[in-house]
This record gives sequence, structure tokens and C-alpha cells, in this order.
Amino acid sequence: MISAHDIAFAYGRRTVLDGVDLDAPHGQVLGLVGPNGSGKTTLLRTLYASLKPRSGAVLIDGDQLGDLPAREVARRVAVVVQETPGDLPLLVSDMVLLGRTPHRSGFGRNGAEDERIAADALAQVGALHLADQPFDGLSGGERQRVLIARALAQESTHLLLDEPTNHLDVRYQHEVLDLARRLAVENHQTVVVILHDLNLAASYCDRVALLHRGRVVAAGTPAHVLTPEHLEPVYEVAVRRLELDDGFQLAFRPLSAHRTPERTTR
Ligand SMILES: Nc1ncnc2c1ncn2[C@@H]1O[C@H](COP(=O)(O)OP(=O)(O)OP(=O)(O)O)[C@@H](O)[C@H]1O
Repeated sequence: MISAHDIAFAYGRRTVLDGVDLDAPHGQVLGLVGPNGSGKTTLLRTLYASLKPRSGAVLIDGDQLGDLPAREVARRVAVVVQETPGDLPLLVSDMVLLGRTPHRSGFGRNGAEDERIAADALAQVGALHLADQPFDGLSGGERQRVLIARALAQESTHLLLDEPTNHLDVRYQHEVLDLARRLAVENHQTVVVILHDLNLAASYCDRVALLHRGRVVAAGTPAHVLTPEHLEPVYEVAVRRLELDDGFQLAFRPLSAHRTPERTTR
């Protein structure tokens, strides 16, 4: 479980998070949504100690994140963020094996068990066939799946994902979020995921926090948060919600398209 209390963060003099509270229990997927620049990535980074909040506290299973050694944080929390190809010419299999690092002692090498776990992780994201290819040569979607496999190989109890559906085709968007759900429901993990697609958030998240200008302006179930009343002022678009038998679907239009177009007749 991750809980954040009264988090504030500033880049220099610019405050981008202010009074943020968050609860991400085990066994659930929490979605972070909000417009560009609302503070989602900054907030996520405070949850795995990549950024230190100016004030407030982040607790992982009741322990202050700031008090945990980096290795212990890595054992508890796996992270998938957008990553550009690096200078290290790694094979896909080696990239996934990096996920085993927090479990190795000292300069220990990967054992057969680590290799089995890494191969399993690749299979789970449908990328086992890429194992012997150079990571830098992959497409954006393939790379994304391999990074998710690396996080799975880490076997942590918390999984943080920053726009994991970026670059993925529709099939893999659903597969990756379905996998995130199964990790929460079946493995009782805590999953926190940043999503731009609000319909995907509605389908796969147990709870959603809507950020606007560094504050959580609504939090709760997708049905409660993802309403035209909450979304229209935050995104400045017209929102329609279509209720379906098994949920709802959101449709968006620019606010200007709401007005009846003026016709000029000559
Ligand atoms: N390293 C940085 N230095 C200065 N300002 C930054 C830095 N990173 C982010 N910001 C600013 O902080 C604000 C929040 O950024 P953040 O990336 O957390 O938003 P976001 O909601 O994840 O955005 P997006 O949906 O576009 O990814 C933005 O205004 C951004 O310009």
C-alpha cells in the first residue's frame, strides 16, 4: 500500500504539487489522470523517491519512503517510465534481467532462477521472441512491453506505470492494462498508473485521482470522478457520458464545437 499525505513539490520557485493526498491500497489499480502539466509524473516520481517532496510524507506499507535504503525501495516498488534508447547496447534478455538486480547479493551473477523469471516476464507481455534482439533496435511499442517485463521480473509488491499504453496498438493497450489488473487482483499488488485515455481509466482502474494544477480535484471510483461536471472545467472540452450495461463511455468535443455554427448566406 502506498499513501501520500499533504505532498508539496516545487521545481525551483515553481510549485507543481500542493497539498496532495493519495491512497493506493493493495489489490487495486489507482489511475492518475489530468491534463498535460497537471503534475502526474512529478507526483509519481515522489512515490518511488526519484523526487523528494518539499513537504508531506510518502508511506510504503506503513514505512516512510525517505527512511528506506534504495535497494529496499527497489525490492518493493517497480517502475515503468518512458525511456529513450541508451548508450549501452543491451540485448532484450539482459534488459529484463536488470529487473533482478535488487534480489542479487553484492556482485552476484544471474542464476538459472533469474533467467527463468525474466523469460516468464517476457512471455507475459508477448515479447519472448524478442529476447535475443538489441533493445535499441525495437519499435516504441516493443520497447514499452520489454520495460514492463523488466518491472515484472523485479517481483515487487508495488508497480508504478507512467503512460504504459503510450506507443502501444489497441490490442496491447488492453493487454497491458489487463495484466496490470491481474497483478492487482490476483497477486494483490498495488498498481498506480498514469493514463491519458479516460475510457481506459474507466475500464481498468478501481479508483481514479484527477489532478489539476498540482492538486487532486476529485478522487474515487471512475463512475464518481469521470463525469462531465468534473472533467469539463479541468480539460476545457465538452464531455458526454454514455451509460452502457457494463460501464460507460466518454466522448469529447472542443468547447467551440458546442456552439451552433454561424452561417453566412449570400
Ligand atoms: N525538471 C523540471 N524542471 C522544471 N519544471 C518541470 C520539470 N519537470 C516538469 N516540470 C513542470 O512541472 C509541471 C508538471 O509536470 P509533470 O510532468 O509532472 O506533469 P504531467 O501531468 O505528468 O504532464 P504530461 O501529461 O504532459 O506528461 C509542468 O508545468 C512542467 O513543465
